[in-house]
Amino acid sequence: MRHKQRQALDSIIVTAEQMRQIEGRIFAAGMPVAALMEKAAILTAHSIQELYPLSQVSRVGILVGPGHNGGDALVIARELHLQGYNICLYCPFSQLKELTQYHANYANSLGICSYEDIELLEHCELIIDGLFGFGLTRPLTGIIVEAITILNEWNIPVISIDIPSGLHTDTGEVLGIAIKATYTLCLGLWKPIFFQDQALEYIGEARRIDFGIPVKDVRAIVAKPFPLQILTKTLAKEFLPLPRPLITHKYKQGRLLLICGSYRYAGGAILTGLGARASGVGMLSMSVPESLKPLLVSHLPEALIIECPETKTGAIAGLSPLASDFDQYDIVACGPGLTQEATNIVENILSVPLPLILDADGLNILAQRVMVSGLSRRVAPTILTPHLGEFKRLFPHIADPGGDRITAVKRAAQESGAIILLKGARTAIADPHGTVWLIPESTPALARGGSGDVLTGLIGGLVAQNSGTQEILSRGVATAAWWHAQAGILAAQERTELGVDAFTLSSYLHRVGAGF
Ligand SMILES: NC(=O)C1=CN([C@@H]2O[C@H](COP(=O)(O)OP(=O)(O)OC[C@H]3O[C@@H](n4cnc5c(N)ncnc54)[C@H](OP(=O)(O)O)[C@@H]3O)[C@@H](O)[C@H]2O)[C@@H](O)CC1
Ligand SMILES: Nc1ncnc2c1ncn2[C@@H]1O[C@H](COP(=O)(O)OP(=O)(O)O)[C@@H](O)[C@H]1O
Ligand SMILES: [K+]
Repeated sequence: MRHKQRQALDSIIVTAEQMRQIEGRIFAAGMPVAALMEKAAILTAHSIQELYPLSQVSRVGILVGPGHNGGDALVIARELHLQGYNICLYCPFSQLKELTQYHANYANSLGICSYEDIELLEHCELIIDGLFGFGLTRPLTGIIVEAITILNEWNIPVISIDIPSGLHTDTGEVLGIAIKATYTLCLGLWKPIFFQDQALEYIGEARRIDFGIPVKDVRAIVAKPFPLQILTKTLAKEFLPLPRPLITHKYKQGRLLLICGSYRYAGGAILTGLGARASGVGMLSMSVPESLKPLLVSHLPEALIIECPETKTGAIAGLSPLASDFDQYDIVACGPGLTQEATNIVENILSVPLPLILDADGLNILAQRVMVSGLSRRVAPTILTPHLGEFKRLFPHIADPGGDRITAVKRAAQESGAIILLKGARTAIADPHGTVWLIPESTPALARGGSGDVLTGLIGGLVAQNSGTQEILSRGVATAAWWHAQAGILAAQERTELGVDAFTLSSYLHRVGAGF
């Protein structure tokens, strides 16, 4: 039981302020500050030794900051020195926090050399970055900027303690300059920075060091439902509709209507259909321009392809009666490949009393007609799946969604009343009640035309099988995004990052499911 509770900490993200409050509770309960630092730093030292054993690396440079991140660095310096590593410190600060100063004194007494000139670390084989952790709030200046500039030019592996120095823990913003790490060993609990796209190239590979923060202290500060959550494999598995009930039938396994495609973007419709197919949805119906029907039937023989009247240029001109019988569906997804000509389709679909996913041209039309503010009047939930460009068009007043993406997506969901999935290297999904789900890993192999279409179909098919409250829906959307990313990772492992075209991606989706 206790093990399961600890495992749950894997999916929680805390801000710098929450981390400080959690730490405060632990200290108030009697844990000495020095003892907590010792626990965290010793485990970090063990991880460093696993990554870079003494047999491979001996000269290690350690950067020591003025606060407790610097304190951790000094404990690590002491431990590695005692294990036989050849340690030298870079410590340019004259004023250190008291505990950090004690550790500096002790390191000095052990004969560990310390410099104020970064150039003297140039011959090290490994650098450990303990300049700043979550205590950094104002931009770096002066010699620290110069030192980090030099360091970032060297080709020496860097391990950052807690976070790469120079980044803001919550937003991932670069405060002046930041260290580019090879690995970042996150102390205790995940922080938002690990899920902000703008920080990823500084973080390198991220690992969490669990040094025994009591679950009750986390729960006391971060109440359920957790405002920021990681969609882990365990949570994804819980949501997938597996195993199926023995006596189910196709109409019970989700009924999805896709409205997509045009003469120009016929492929978008196929890819959306293939994403939906992979979800296992019971009944897939697709409304497409009539001239596309033979093509769609040849790719998706199991789907009910509903031909719709089309414009001269091959966009859907109106929904046929069959596609308009909305009692037959649990959810509608609309947008991929429609073109901007399908304006009336998107306007009309908004009044349908079913959960609705809007993507691609569905979003562009919504933005053009300034209809986002009307979404809160819909009787059923709405799910918007923009990439950054679409997000900016939909929510032009939300400041720099390319910066602090987590705050941006949260605000968009609260303002619009819709579930918003903001695509990116770390896709974020927010619901209007303030919960944000984050997808912990993905691959740049997915940065290719059409991979978003596959995602739209997958989301539609998955949530059609398990729709319910907005909380359940947003978890379903997040599970689909996780599944999509995992398929990309698996395909990239087997075919390289260049081998994951959207069609191939769709064929890897079932293999992720098979891994359960
Ligand atoms: N929570 C936990 O569970 C545990 C946390 N632990 C560790 O504690 C770390 C947090 O430590 P922290 O609070 O001392 O802050 P930290 O990141 O070292 O930096 C703040 C220092 O930098 C200074 N400073 C700020 N800006 C500056 C600037 N621009 N230029 C120059 N100086 C600047 C600032 O000075 P001041 O603002 O007071 O002038 C202050 O002295 C955390 O990341 C983790 O490693 C573990 O030991 C144990 C378990
Ligand atoms: N650098 C990246 N790392 C991980 N995933 C990415 C990256 N770039 C794009 N993606 C993913 O690829 C998909 C692209 O979707 P989108 O831009 O809508 O493409 P399209 O409209 O051409 O289908 C999204 O799921 C997004 O999260
Ligand atoms: K650091």
